[in-house]
Amino acid sequence: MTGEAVHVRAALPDRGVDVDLVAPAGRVLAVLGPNGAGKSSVLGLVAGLLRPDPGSVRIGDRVVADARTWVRPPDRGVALLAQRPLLFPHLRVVDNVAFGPRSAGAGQRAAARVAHDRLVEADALDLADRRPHELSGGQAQRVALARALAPDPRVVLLDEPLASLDVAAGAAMRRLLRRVVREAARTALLVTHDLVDVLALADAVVVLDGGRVVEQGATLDVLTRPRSPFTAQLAGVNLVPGTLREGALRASGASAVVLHGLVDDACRPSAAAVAAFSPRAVAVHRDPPGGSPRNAVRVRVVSLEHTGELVRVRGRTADGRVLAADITPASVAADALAVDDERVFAVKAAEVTIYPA
Ligand SMILES: Nc1ncnc2c1ncn2[C@@H]1O[C@H](COP(=O)(O)OP(=O)(O)OP(=O)(O)O)[C@@H](O)[C@H]1O
Repeated sequence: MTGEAVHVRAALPDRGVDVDLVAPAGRVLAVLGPNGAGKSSVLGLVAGLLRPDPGSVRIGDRVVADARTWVRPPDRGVALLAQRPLLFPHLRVVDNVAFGPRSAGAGQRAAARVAHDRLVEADALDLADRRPHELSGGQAQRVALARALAPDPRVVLLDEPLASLDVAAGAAMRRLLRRVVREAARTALLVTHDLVDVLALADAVVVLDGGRVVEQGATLDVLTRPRSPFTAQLAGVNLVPGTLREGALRASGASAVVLHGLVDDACRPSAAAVAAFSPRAVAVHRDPPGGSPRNAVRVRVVSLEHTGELVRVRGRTADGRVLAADITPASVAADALAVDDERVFAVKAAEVTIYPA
């Protein structure tokens, strides 16, 4: 079945959740955000585990929940793939997969045919006669995927489906999801904390924080121009919110931080804006550097962490903002850099992008 758009415009007052979001038809929407942001609650609203109060949930043209309507979970055409594969332990793999179509009224032969096709799709046909306890974590998750897809759902909910898998099984599962969800144009909502999942699987992202939508858009747009601290951290960039004045960003808060950079045409004077720059663009100095147009921000070093070939230096500004610089181990050693040292983070204006908040 081709996917259908999902609209969730709903509040859950006892959870502090109030969201308005759309999963586009036939696309994968990554649902991101810190712990407690409301990601599982959104899946629960779509699955029919939670009732909007008030609000509505629509799948395609059909309202499945609002003040007057309540479509029961099994009648919504929504499948859930959870972090841990939920399989019936006493049934063989093939019967686990055939269970959904059978419950929906399919005859034995028709259900067996669907189970066969879905197992082929999920690279799991060789596991058909096993019982769940005879499967590895990755195999069980492939079977759970086949089972989730067996009733030909209109919407697939993926709740951290790779979180409990090891690296190799996770990579195989990610490839499989890419093929059977993304390339097959099924509508899916994917909760994940992993940037690789977002990049590999998601066409669009919605970022939640404190039960509210703080960002929503195409994956590339949101990750290259993050507006919330959470997304900036996920995308690995420094983000400084503030106001555009005289062609530069004045940071919000008590600090006197002013950042010069490449200002997007869409920015309006005196309007809220953000400045973003990569930790790799930041140099660490004892004193403000002169010369080329550089931004200089005084910080106190709060941590040093080895990340791949570089050392990530985190520095806190006077008003408590934490910025990151990635520098070579040699520079750390040459400077005898240590936690609690006072330094200047310098970044060339050409490395800073300023765009509307
Ligand atoms: N069963 C529940 N009853 C009441 N409140 C809940 C329940 N589950 C979660 N909450 C609250 O609802 C809010 C949203 O939680 P939710 O589980 O949707 O967040 P999440 O983004 O999925 O978090 P995580 O990444 O930790 O799974 C939080 O304030 C949480 O404490």
